[in-house]
Amino acid sequence: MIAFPNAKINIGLNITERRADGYHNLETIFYPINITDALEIVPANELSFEASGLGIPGQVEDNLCIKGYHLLKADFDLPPVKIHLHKHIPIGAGLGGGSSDAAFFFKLMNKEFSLNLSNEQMRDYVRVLGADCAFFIEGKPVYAFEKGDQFEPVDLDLSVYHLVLVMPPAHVSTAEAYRGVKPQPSERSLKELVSLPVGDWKQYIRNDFETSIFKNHPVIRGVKSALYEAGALYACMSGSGASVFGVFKERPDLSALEKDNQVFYNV
Ligand SMILES: C[C@@](CO)(OP(=O)(O)O)[C@H](O)COP(=O)(O)OP(=O)(O)OC[C@H]1O[C@@H](n2ccc(N)nc2=O)[C@H](O)[C@@H]1O
Ligand SMILES: Nc1ncnc2c1ncn2[C@@H]1O[C@H](COP(=O)(O)OP(=O)(O)O)[C@@H](O)[C@H]1O
Repeated sequence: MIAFPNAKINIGLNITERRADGYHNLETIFYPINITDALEIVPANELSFEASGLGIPGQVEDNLCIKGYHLLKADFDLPPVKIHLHKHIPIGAGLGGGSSDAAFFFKLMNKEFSLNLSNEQMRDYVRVLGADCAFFIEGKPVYAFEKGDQFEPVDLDLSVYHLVLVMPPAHVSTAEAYRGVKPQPSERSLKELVSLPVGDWKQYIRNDFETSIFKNHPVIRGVKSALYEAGALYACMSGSGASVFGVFKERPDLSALEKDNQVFYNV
């Protein structure tokens, strides 16, 4: 059985306070985009994992699909599976690729072995693997709050726009990103701001990670400026970076950016 785990972007991200457990409370809008991996599971005699496409850092045991298998195996009498992941979503990009693989792994296992898990149950499982994993179970646009793992639906449809995603040659770790931010309560909730016309977002919607990340990685700031110069209505770094997206009325000419960056059109 095969599935195509998709990426997300964050439209705005406010880090509002540091929590007693060392994590941070935040608010953001998760919006699904059409850049995908391919993930296949096949019942087998022993558990195995193989990957193709982009190289995934870390050991196989650390892959969120394998971690997901062990999590589920603790509660269900599961046979072994052969897992194949074709990696296409840029890594360390703020696109949640690994988190999406974990969520889609649960959805595949649920179907393949008729486990009858509800979406809520699958969300509870994958929350353990990463704060943004639970979003990918349904993958509909949401306002996310607390650790970024609690959601409310938002009515947001950007399909009339041309969304561009640019991955610069930079890598930002999530932990590095959080270390650089001084949490501050937001004046106006993103839930309210995102319902403004897209043309007004530039004035009101920010990503709190940008200040410190842009200081350490000026190439990312350069990409954001280039997207505005090319006519973006709104441009923002996604999550903890390094990718940056732009919302355009029409497909822009970004050939100058294509030389040094990976550019995805109409995501
Ligand atoms: C920044 C965001 C925003 O969407 O996404 P990405 O840019 O990674 O996609 C998320 O908060 C990332 O979520 P996720 O990647 O699942 O984070 P986790 O693996 O749970 O945590 C990695 C590390 O980030 C920090 N962390 C994460 C979430 C949070 N609310 N507060 C934190 O302080 C902690 O130091 C933690 O050890
Ligand atoms: N299936 C997976 N795909 C990608 N990365 C994974 C996966 N499982 C675990 N990881 C680990 O998670 C880290 C961050 O992955 P990713 O989710 O792509 O980035 P981001 O959090 O920036 O969106 C990687 O460096 C890798 O070590």
